[in-house]
Amino acid sequence: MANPAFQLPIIDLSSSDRISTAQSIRQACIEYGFFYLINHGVEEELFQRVFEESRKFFRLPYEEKMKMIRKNYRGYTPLYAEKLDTSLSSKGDSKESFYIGPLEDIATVGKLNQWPPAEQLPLWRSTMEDYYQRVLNAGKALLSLVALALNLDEDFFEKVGALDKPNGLFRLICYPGELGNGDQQIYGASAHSDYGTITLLAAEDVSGLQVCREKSEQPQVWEDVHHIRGAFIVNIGDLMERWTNCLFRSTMHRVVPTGQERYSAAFFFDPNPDCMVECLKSCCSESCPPRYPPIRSGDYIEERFRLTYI
Ligand SMILES: O=C(O)CCC(=O)C(=O)O
Ligand SMILES: [Fe+2]
Repeated sequence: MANPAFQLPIIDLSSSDRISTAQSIRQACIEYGFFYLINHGVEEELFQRVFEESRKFFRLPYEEKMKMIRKNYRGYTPLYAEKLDTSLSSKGDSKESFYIGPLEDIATVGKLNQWPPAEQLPLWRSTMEDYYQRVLNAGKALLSLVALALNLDEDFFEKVGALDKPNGLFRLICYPGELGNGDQQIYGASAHSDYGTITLLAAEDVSGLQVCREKSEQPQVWEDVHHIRGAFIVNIGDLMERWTNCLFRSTMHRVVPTGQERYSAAFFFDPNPDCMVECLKSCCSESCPPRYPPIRSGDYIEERFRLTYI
């Protein structure tokens, strides 16, 4: 049973008291691995434009969308093509998505982005590029506070190379309303934790997102994450969990079908692929040794993606 009183902490990115904000982030990441982020610099009006353009794309005929089929993690992913919970035997998750990677044209990866033709959706690319850049800025500001929350220098993530050509992967998602197949095991997004550092999620006010704070507890307790207008829902990913030796939780979450169509936009703020992620000194000791060996960020994320696609 979902607990109606469940409420995630709220973090104000614009607060001038950085030390106390960092403290609140630390507590939120230890207890929940999830929090709301407000006053983050991305206007609500831009959220709305992103969802408007996203809706136009997903409503295009199937053949048109398939012309932009995902290549090298950029472009369109059709219904049931991804399964986030790799232990499920059912077909894939009931969602369509569209991935946009780094924008800089100096990076070879940037060149792989696909865009709907301007004649078809004239405002699409500029809207998504604008959003991408702004979320990247919010994510960088947030990461400096996360560093403070871990008693590190604010520019720690820059110094370890995580933000060299930062690897933001932006995914527009459309969950269909009616499934019409009565299959109990079909989720919009099946249970998973995110792969990277932090995720900044924007969603329309349609329920469905749930978190499970104690993944090993049985039966699992799933709690509904409510919508707060204009706020990002931020969560810690697995690479951050590895960095912090599980001090910060990469919490399991999912999207359950509610019969209502749902649009969301998830921005996975991941380290540069060459960044080595290894247990922070402040998060291990003789009695609490590192639980994971160091790993190259790109290798870790690549492998997780490989397992996700059917
Ligand atoms: O759409 C949502 O609310 C969550 C999406 C999600 O968890 C993901 O894509 O990793
Ligand atoms: Fe997720």
